[in-house]
Amino acid sequence: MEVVHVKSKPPSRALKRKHPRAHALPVPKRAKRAALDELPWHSVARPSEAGLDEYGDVLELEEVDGVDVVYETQGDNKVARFEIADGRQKAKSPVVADDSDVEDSPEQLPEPFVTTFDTQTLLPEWASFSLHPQLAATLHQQNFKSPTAIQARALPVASAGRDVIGVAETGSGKTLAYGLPILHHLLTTPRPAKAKGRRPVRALVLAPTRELALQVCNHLKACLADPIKKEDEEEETKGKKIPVKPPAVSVAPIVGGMSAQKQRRVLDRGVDVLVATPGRLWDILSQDDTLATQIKQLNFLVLDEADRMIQAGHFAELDNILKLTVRMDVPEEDPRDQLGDAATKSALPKNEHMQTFVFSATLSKDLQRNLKKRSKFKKAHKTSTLDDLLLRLDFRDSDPEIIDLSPEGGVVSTLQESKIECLVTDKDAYLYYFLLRYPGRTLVFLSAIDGIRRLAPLFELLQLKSFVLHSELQQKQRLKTLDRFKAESRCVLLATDIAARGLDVPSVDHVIHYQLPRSADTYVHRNGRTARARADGFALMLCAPDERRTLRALMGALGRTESELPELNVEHDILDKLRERIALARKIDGMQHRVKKENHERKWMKEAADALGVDVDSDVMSASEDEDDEERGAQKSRRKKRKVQEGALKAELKALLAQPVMARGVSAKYITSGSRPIAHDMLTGDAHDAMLGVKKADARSEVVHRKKKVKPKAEAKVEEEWSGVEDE
Ligand SMILES: Nc1ncnc2c1ncn2[C@@H]1O[C@H](COP(=O)(O)OP(=O)(O)OP(=O)(O)O)[C@@H](O)[C@H]1O
Repeated sequence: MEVVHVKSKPPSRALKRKHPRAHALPVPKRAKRAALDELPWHSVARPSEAGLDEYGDVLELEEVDGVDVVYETQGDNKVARFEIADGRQKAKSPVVADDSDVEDSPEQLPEPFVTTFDTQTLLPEWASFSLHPQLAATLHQQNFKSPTAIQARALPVASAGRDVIGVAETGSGKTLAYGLPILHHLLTTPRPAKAKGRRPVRALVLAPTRELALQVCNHLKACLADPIKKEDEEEETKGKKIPVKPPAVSVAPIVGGMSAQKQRRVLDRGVDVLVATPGRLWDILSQDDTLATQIKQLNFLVLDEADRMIQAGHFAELDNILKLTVRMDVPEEDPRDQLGDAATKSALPKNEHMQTFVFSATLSKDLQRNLKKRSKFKKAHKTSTLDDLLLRLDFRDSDPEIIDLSPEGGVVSTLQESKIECLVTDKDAYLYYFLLRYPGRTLVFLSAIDGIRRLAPLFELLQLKSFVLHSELQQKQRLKTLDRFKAESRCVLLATDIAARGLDVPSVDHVIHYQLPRSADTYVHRNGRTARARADGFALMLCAPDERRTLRALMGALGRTESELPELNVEHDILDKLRERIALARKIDGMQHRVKKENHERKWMKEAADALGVDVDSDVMSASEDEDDEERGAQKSRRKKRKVQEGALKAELKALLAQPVMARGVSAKYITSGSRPIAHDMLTGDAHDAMLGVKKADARSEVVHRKKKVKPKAEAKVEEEWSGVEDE
């Protein structure tokens, strides 16, 4: 793991709190330097996974009010230098152009990295779209030989200035379907004049989750990068190494969980394309009237995964942001009133030229039709459903183009779906079986964080490489987890539905629904993490008897029947052997959990007692100094016994894990005989590493289409209660 060294302060509440006079007092220069030197500086190492922004700044570095951060490269390290801000002068990154207050003349664009490119010869299938050479060159560099279907349909319409509602399967390249026309326009049109010394934001992309926003941001940045130079390459200027020049169009994320001050500083430098989650954007907008004014003058507004945005609990923020983009009068509840600046309410020229793009893999046909009916706008003003929200969009186009390429039944053609019907208590065993049988990069969706917390230690004991992703993790941890998952070709990610939308992890081999999703849309989006960009993928549902009704409803909502879902073939004798391992792992986990809980309770009790200055009863406070020797001795020996037991169980599990599981009829001694001779497979390399007697296989080829049973009429009534896999 590459490590970036930065100078930083230890976290301190006192330092982070804004001093009311931080900017007001003139501080002599020498005193400033002395004050800085006296701060308790120390070096910290941070993983580079979360990335540096386009100026080479560390994205999430916590900042202190009144202290500016200036970045320098020293050898292989990036070092952050801190300077006390004097209130008059803004901190400037060494590579950022001067932000002088030129108000009236349109700004010249910085030169793009690529100004000529032979698209006709090198990318003939993109030639008809006449993209800016910078974009064509980076498409070529990324080996995107031809546009995907949604790109081919959306590009000409969007480039002609029309509004677009795009619906296409997961992983079909929707980001570039709206991204390329926006970037092309920005690369070919002069920037409008600066307002209040700041470059105007020209495009706003709203996304429901932080990870998706960051991903979209990176995807767009990749199209603006220098296709020849490596990302981290630096140039030598006046003996000082500085990062390469910034791209012609700047793209920046505004998302929660990262330093808001840093994001405000990026906005101050000027951003062309903002990719934001509604919550953080609205936080910033509420204090930044210049930005609010800019949002009203946007060239492009994009809602990516619009249908998810209201589910994410940001309805109010999204609604307020959208209100800033409408031309129509919104007499009641004008969000600008909350911004409290008369300037923002002043009569700006109505923005007639904004293009609106709405993209998702799941927008119902009804909704698409309704989106066109602008007359409903006012009626829908007070309710809060997705339909109403989208109907509040002020399409400048009287007839937005609807491009619906969503597949029949919500299934991507390269995806193989399947199910296993099993008891709830057996799900762990089936999951473990699948992970061993079909190694690869697997994403397991669970409906609650508790389930993830239960499975993760179990998998650790079973020596499965696994990571977890859920909303209670810090943002840095979430990004780190995703990077690790991307880096490992054989691993498991246990995740809640925060990972269901938009995440583009290349080559996810399998998606497993440990619990069934709550809606058909979530099913489609979860599945969409595999089978992306025309690659093959596999999805498996673990369906318990009490989930059958949900399954039926789910399939019904997709216009399909449950019987269309094939079952995954399972070697039951191997499964039985794996149950043994699971039982052992659960036992060890239970013991470890009990010890941890006891220790935690004891510690808590001691701390609480110390804080109150009281003594705790010896039978409550085991192992305390107050206990008599006899009791303490008994406690000690009980703990020792438990440790020995745990050690023995661990050794037993370790021995089991060291052996491959053997299918029935396999003899490890006589590998050329028995009902399953394995010698041939071993010689050809087809033998499974962890399961003796079965061949390596792709899960896609192991599904079984069962014929629908025709039940006699009299039995049909009792069909409702299904009693598990044993009865099948
Ligand atoms: N023309 C292309 N040729 C090949 N790959 C492409 C092309 N366009 C985009 N991709 C790649 O396809 C993958 C999926 O793209 P993207 O994330 O935009 O899909 P999406 O339709 O937005 O998916 P979702 O609905 O899940 O959000 C990305 O890795 C992207 O780099």
